[in-house]
Amino acid sequence: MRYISTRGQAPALSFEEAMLSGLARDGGLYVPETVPTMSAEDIRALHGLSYEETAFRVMRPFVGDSFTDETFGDLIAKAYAGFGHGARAPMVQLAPGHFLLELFHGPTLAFKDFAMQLIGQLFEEALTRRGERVTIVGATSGDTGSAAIEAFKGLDAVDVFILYPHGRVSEVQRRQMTTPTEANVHAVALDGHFDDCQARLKDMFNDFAFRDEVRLAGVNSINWARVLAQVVYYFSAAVSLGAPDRKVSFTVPTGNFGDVFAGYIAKKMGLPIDRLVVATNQNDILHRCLTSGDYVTSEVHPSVSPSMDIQVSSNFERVLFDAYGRDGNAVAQLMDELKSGGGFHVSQGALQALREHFESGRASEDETLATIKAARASMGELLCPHSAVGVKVADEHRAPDTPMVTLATAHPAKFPDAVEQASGIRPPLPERMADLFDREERMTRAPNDLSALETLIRERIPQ
Ligand SMILES: Cc1ncc(COP(=O)(O)O)c(C=O)c1O
Ligand SMILES: N[C@@H](CCOP(=O)(O)O)C(=O)O
Repeated sequence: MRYISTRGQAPALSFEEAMLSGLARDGGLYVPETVPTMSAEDIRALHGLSYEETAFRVMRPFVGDSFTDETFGDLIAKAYAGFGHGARAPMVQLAPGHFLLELFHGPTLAFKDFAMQLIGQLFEEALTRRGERVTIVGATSGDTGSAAIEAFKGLDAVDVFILYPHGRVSEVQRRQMTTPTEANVHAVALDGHFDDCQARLKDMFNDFAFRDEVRLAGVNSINWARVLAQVVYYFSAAVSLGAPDRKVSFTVPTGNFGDVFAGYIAKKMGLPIDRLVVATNQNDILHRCLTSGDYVTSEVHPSVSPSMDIQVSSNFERVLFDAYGRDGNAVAQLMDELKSGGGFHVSQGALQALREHFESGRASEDETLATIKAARASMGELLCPHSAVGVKVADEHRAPDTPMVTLATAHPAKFPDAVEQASGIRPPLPERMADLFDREERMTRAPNDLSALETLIRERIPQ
């Protein structure tokens, strides 16, 4: 199994090499050369399996010879052992034909734990075997950062630096990143928004001298391993609703396009997904692009669903690669236009290819809050604002005979202010985090400046 870059100019890598590299050296993102498929019989055989067994069968073909079966199975078991629900990703029924896939039972209460807990295990195993050490730098709008810190804190072979936008994450998210005491954890509050954090991270990857000097690694969803781990819950959900003998649709609250891209991979593998609905908040560049073909960035407007306050949606590049017939030059040209001019136009053929798989919708701030209120009143379900964006858009895209699954991407207690504003209820943190507000915070303020960030990282890592 080999991985190739979406810009066509970087060498193909194994799963382990692609995982440890993060971004390709031509600036592109790694994708599998070919996507392995599962037959209807393979999918039927998932019925009744545990989440861990399903994860093994779905992911195994992508891993190649990077890990033995036994090691890979053990690492999956360790990754999910700390989840607060036996099913790992349970589903509840919101309304006839509409289900909520709860992805917030991991240690940091967001869907990011599904991938991050696993790649923490995979990194540790691979780095120990290779006798190597890496510097992980991550960009976060709140959830990736806390999940990465939880997964990598205290590991010998890793330093982890998380860039988050100062003043633009919820207090719970910030405290999850700033209160761990392990010396290898560095929370960095950047003066800017999430797109600035992500842009500086990509700049570091493209500064080869720095990249090689600190042995830079990335755990954002630019890392293929992140996407792969998220493919699994599409299978577990669809199988429990009758796949492969029944089609299922999914609505995915979307920012960086990683989670919904995982659904697209599940579909390419053979899972009978009817529709994949991209749900955005008021920062709706993806909805506008799928509607008009114009991908044009504008100012980021802070919202009640801050983790999706994103304009430069990194994984969109992966789906454009397919939509343009896997033409790396065409993708590189679009990305150059994005960098120099703030946008690009998707060709008619590529747009048609995208629309074969994706529908889209947006939720305004008022609609998001109204959905939280209505879900609580009618179903007793307390939604986080991101999940509420999904539920609102899903309701507009449901078809009578196909079950719709909306991904509930975070626990409402991560966003207590918005949830209380909408529903009058302030959701408490789970017991194990009850003292989060008493713990001491530790973070570094930094300007939105590449060389200042590189200096900060150099000074902090062991020489
Ligand atoms: C709670 C929550 N929901 C949804 C999203 C969107 O996921 P993605 O970036 O994979 O589209 C994010 C982060 O981006 C998130 O933290
Ligand atoms: N919402 C994310 C943004 C980064 O997304 P990623 O999936 O690419 O890591 C966050 O919470 O940080």
